[in-house]
Amino acid sequence: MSSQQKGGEAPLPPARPLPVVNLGRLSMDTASRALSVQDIALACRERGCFEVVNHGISSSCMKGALEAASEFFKQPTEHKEEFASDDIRQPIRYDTSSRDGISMFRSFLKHYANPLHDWIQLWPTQPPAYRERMGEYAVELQRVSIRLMEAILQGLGLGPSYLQEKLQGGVQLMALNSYPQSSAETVDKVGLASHSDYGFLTILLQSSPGLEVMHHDDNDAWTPVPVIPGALHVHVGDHLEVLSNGRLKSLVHRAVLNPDESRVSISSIHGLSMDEEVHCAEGLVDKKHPKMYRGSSFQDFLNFLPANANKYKRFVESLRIE
Ligand SMILES: O=C(O)CCC(=O)C(=O)O
Ligand SMILES: [Fe+2]
Repeated sequence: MSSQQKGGEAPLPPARPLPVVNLGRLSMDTASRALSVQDIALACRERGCFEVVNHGISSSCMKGALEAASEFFKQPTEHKEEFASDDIRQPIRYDTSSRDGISMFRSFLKHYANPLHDWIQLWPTQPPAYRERMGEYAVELQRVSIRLMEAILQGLGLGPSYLQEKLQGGVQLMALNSYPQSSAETVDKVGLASHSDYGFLTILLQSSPGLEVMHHDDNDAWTPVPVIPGALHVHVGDHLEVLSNGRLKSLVHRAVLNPDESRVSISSIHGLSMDEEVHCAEGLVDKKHPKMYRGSSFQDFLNFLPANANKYKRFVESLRIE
């Protein structure tokens, strides 16, 4: 009997470290790829997220993107307000308020990124290296997202080329987020409230800790996501829950203020194109697994936001077939 148990109190379960996936193994021999696909499938199913290393994006590219984001936010307000809008349909948009119901202490710049040549001319020209650095990072992320999706679809038994072309031409929405360091008044405050992301996958890079995730089986407990040098954080979005007919669940997450420093994060949401509806994959619907969700597109998500964001924690909840 352990000393903890002698006192009569049940020992707390040890905190489970977040899964770390070595993406390099996906391009090795068939057996290594199969093991890697299995690791990714398990992480998505049981935790809704994982950290990915050996993804092929250089640390200078990642650092360059974080610096460009951070320099953008450090500019005088009038420069940032050039992009200010509360119209969620604007292709580039800066905002600071909690009009969206979840940004408590966050400023953000959101813009599209795939294909890059369609969007880059709308991006900021200040700081001067913004377009080059963020563009290089965006292209690399899109490539990583395709490799991850291939593995996830294979793990779901759908075959790696399922949806391939649609994914290549899909939406990539980047959100650059800036949060102040917490002060005596804002200690333990949430910068971005609990939500899930709409797309298939989100790939996230943070300058310092602040991201917290709620695993499906953790009964409302928050797990902080550590900053692993060189790693990217990946989580399941609402449309992957739909596509997988509920085999995977989108991950609820939030950002808390960091007590030691101000913080920047870059999230990149990957999905199908604006008007393309995502449905439960036919191969995953049968008598035992009836179709659980209605089809929906990114446009539907944009329509959902203003009216329903406070009613449902996750967009996907509004799609459930009762
Ligand atoms: O800042 C973070 O770590 C979270 C950002 C996020 O969840 C988002 O941009 O959707
Ligand atoms: Fe998010």
